Amino acid sequence: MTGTTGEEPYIEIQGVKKGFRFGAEKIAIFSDLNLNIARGDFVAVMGPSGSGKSTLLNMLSGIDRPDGGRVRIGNSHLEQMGESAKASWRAHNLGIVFQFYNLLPMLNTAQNVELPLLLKPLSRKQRGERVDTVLDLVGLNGRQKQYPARMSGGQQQRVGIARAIVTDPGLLLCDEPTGDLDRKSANDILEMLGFLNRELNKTIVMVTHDPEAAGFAKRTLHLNKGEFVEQGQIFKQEMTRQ
Ligand SMILES: Nc1ncnc2c1ncn2[C@@H]1O[C@H](COP(=O)(O)OP(=O)(O)OP(=O)(O)O)[C@@H](O)[C@H]1O
Repeated sequence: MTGTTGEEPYIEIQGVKKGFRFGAEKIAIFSDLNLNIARGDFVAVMGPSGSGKSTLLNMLSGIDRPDGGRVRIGNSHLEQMGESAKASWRAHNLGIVFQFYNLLPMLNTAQNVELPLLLKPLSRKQRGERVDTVLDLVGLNGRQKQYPARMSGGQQQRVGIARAIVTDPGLLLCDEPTGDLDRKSANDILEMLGFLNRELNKTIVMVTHDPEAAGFAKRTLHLNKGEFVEQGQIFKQEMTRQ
């Protein structure tokens, strides 16, 4: 199993099976997927198109249910939970950062970031304070009233990150968070994810096609043919072949 030793892992994927049906045909993506991730880790997941990276993120967010096996995050067994329990779990534990930011164009920066807080029993003043705190954290203090259309891609992704962390979740899932950005803006965003990991102990799972982006993570996993291989492991395999 690809994983960590010592204390119980924060995320445990065990014996996961997942396939999709195309008419009469069933395509297996994973037949026995196993992975452990420690709390506070920053993991990059790479792999060819169609290898199942988005399917993995969807199972970690509880959007996709495995056909078999276990997906445990903290004390929550996602494969056993109903939809409303998963929605509540997501609202408390998870932030998602998307490739194309997924900001609502008719809302300004502060309103976009405030959205996840509307599910919480907080006063308007408390929500405003939290929004200001996270906007400060991502370097967008003073931009509260600006609309997404008037911001650069890098700034929009900062808003996306602020929205992902405003509920103070333990886990951040990032789906190609720099896929739409130039190198400089991408590196700024990756530095920020590194900061959230190091200083706020956020566990981060980031799907990326970009080896330079993966270089910001503590650990890189390659997903291929339904299995994970650790970056160091690939290096060892190449050395053995030479
Ligand atoms: N909802 C779905 N219904 C049917 N097939 C699906 C569904 N979601 C994913 N698939 C199939 O599962 C496989 C894995 O898809 P997935 O999107 O997870 O790959 P990926 O590694 O994220 O690819 P990419 O790098 O291109 O985004 C693909 O063959 C895809 O067509």
